[in-house]
Amino acid sequence: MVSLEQVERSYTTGPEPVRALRGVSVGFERGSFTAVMGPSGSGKSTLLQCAAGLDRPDAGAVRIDGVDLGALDEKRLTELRRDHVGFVFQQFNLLAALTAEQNVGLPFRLAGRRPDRAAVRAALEQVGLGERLTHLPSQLSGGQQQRVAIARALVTRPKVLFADEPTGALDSSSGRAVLRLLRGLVDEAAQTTVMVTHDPTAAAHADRVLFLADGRLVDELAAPSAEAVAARMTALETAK
Ligand SMILES: Nc1ncnc2c1ncn2[C@@H]1O[C@H](COP(=O)(O)OP(=O)(O)OP(=O)(O)O)[C@@H](O)[C@H]1O
Repeated sequence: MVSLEQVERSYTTGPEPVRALRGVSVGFERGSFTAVMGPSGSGKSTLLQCAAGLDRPDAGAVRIDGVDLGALDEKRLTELRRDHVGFVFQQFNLLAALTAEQNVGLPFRLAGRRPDRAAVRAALEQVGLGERLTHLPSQLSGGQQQRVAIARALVTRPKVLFADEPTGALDSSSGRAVLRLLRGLVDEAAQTTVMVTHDPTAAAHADRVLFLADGRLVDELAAPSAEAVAARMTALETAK
């Protein structure tokens, strides 16, 4: 569903360019759940941003469902992101003045359309918040706010859902609920999902874990257990 081919991305803010991604090639199959791990600064967020079309690589290609993002102008790329990509952030990024229902309806408004109420309600029901339609973010727990953010990411039925540390701001029990929700979306709706995380327990919910170090993919683990993930991470951290 998503593929990266020899993706390179450097940042030149300081005197020396930082090579955040150095030739990353990887595919994410339809209906798969992948976790991305690696030491701080290894390029995880950059990988997610490039794969989601939020950032453009300096070299290499990103394809979503066969469409080469590099061949799209800004307008088409924005439309593709809006219609086919879901993104969830660590800090939820909900609008404080809008109810859960209005937040989930935003992708329609951004597209200049009237929100599809049935789709909005179905998305909130899918994340277990069918009873919280008129609550403001401040009236919801952190875990519930993240679930609203997931409903907003899902309401357009995206081809792929990207999540950058979706449990990073949550306590462990609401974090587990969010992970069970993501796992359920993959199992029941074949929602292709890619998640960056620092937490081996979170990564163990995925089908596969990719390990990045210094902008390169250095390892991967299928059917990961939290213990195996933690052991690989310790090896990577000490190899630095
Ligand atoms: N917008 C930017 N401008 C300049 N440098 C950047 C930018 N974004 C990322 N970098 C640099 O690129 C490298 C990779 O960053 P990235 O955020 O992808 O790593 P990460 O693995 O997600 O890190 P963390 O786990 O700490 O969030 C880092 O050295 C970072 O400082």
